[in-house]
Amino acid sequence: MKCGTRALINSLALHPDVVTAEHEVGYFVGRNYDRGLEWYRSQMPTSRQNQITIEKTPNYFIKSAVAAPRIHAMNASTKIILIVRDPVARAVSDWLQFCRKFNQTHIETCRTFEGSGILAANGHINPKCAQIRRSSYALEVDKWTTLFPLHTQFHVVSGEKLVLDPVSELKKVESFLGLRQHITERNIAFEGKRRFFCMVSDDGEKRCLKPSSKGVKHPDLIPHVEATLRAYFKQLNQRFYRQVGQDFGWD
Ligand SMILES: Nc1ncnc2c1ncn2[C@@H]1O[C@H](COP(=O)(O)OS(=O)(=O)O)[C@@H](OP(=O)(O)O)[C@H]1O
Repeated sequence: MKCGTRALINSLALHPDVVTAEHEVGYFVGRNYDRGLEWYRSQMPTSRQNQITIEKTPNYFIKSAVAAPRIHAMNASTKIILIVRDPVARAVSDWLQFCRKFNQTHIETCRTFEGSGILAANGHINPKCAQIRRSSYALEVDKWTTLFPLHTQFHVVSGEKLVLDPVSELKKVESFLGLRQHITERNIAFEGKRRFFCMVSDDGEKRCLKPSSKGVKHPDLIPHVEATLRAYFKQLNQRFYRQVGQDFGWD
């Protein structure tokens, strides 16, 4: 969640051999699971035989203990893509979304994480807080890779690289999915001052993500809050790099 999932799935949808579900289906972790596989199938777009169907539900990752075995039981050859980002930036993004949702737009409240539950009264990080748990990638990833082997069925995308060099990151995903290479620079447009790319379909239609919710400017964190967060995630990050065999350089 908040690592670029929408940009990633919308970019992959530019590939002619990919179809994507419009919304976050949430089937494997929600009440709809009881409605069975036919319900899940009914949420998917129509696809041709040579097309891959992709859905994104960020919640699956944080609910791995339930989601991973259920997905595996549905189809053990499913391919899983995880997109990650500096956990501190991710937590801030997550908290800003929460602030927006509940109209707590007062920037100082967001900046200090006041009311977020991220910092306990003693100034320490609260590991149970949703924004922290969702950034603790190391605690979840093994639940996936034991069922979906790394490299062949589990691929990790760098959210930072997707923003800076989308085509290279997308080409890696194409290879992982066994797709012919199709997405090129012509499918990506960097817009004016915005740091984020827009997607351009093969017939030239441009689509950018809504700047009010994707790619919003983050407030500068209060230095001691940022230092506390960085210190907290350091070990988890190192462990995650070892688990997936990739150093994301967040520390
Ligand atoms: N092309 C493009 N346009 C806009 N935004 C982009 C893009 N690529 C990546 N990002 C980053 O995506 C972040 C939002 O992540 P998600 O789409 O995963 O959010 S969500 O979980 O679906 O709510 C969003 O986070 P914030 O910067 O915190 O708003 C962006 O950093």
